[in-house]
Amino acid sequence: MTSYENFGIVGGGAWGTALAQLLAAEGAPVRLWAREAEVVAAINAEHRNPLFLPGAALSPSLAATADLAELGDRNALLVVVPVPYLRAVLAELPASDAPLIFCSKGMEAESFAFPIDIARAIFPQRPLAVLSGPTFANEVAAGLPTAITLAAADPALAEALARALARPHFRPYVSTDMIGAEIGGAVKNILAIACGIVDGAGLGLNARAALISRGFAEMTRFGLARGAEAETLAGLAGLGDLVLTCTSSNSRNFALGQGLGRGTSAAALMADRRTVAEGAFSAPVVAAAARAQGIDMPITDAVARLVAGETHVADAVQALLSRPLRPEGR
Ligand SMILES: NC(=O)c1ccc[n+]([C@@H]2O[C@H](COP(=O)([O-])OP(=O)(O)OC[C@H]3O[C@@H](n4cnc5c(N)ncnc54)[C@H](O)[C@@H]3O)[C@@H](O)[C@H]2O)c1
Ligand SMILES: O=P(O)(O)OC[C@H](O)CO
Repeated sequence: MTSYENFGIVGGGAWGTALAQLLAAEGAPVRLWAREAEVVAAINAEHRNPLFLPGAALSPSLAATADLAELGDRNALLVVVPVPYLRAVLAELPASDAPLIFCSKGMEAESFAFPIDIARAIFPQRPLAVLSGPTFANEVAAGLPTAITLAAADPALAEALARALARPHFRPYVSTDMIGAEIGGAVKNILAIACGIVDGAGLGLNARAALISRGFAEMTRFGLARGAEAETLAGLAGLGDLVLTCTSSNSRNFALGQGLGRGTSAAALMADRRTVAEGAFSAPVVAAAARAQGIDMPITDAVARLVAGETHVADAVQALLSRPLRPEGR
């Protein structure tokens, strides 16, 4: 069975850097591609990434490069590029048959594609996997205990990759349900914005619990309609990540929602930011995909409209509360 030791990381944001540090912490050589020259320079010279993961001390065995071609000799690649930019970066990857493990959480505009769909279109033969779960980058970089879903259609690949990525404090659970893992991550980002809005607007903890619960119902409806397994959605990549990001302002999506809830416009909150809140990109995409399939996702729809500046918090809440009463199971 193949063993994967020689990882490359595509993307030098907070999560790419944290995963690189996870693998390099004991001195293993790890190579990371970053788009920003200042990130490459700071990782190589100071063993830090002040732009995206300030405060984390990185291993000297982690080397950064600005040249994607330098990842051509890696025997597995963790791809950690926000979904809106993913297709363009994948098109520049050097030729290789190394597995691609997708760690981004979102859905592409217009194509309605998840990372795995984008990759299949570009690399029909390459082995693919998804890594997703409740994982704040700063905690993983600090070596705090974390569990995550690692999904690949081929169970042998999932197990080999899980063995290669596991550390005493980092525990991957294997699955064959890639679409379930992708949908969990994409939809929880949107629901984290909703919970941030509830917090910022001072609507209380009952409202937050209702949103988590009814949001999970939306995630499940959308997921099951697209072939996800209920077990995955109720696991780390779905409910687990939903609970994490709906209850902490350490989540960029939750923090964006808090700003909206306090009355700041989405445009002002998004202006000049270097970090991503993927839910802001994904909300209109998931809302449109759900509408096209006739799937009811009122919370997702409300977040999409709030992010687009098409409605106000009070009106969105009123609209949600005045929906017809219905059985809980629907
Ligand atoms: N931060 C976390 O704790 C965490 C955890 C799990 C998953 N994720 C997911 O990982 C993905 C990456 O998030 P992050 O937190 O590492 O990012 P980040 O917010 O820390 O950094 C932004 C990233 O976007 C990249 N970027 C910006 N413009 C770009 C462009 N035009 N082309 C290519 N890349 C561009 C930057 O280079 C940088 O890597 C997202 O999908 C996110 O949802 C994040
Ligand atoms: O900061 P957020 O909201 O992008 O969340 C980060 C991770 O997805 C948490 O699992």
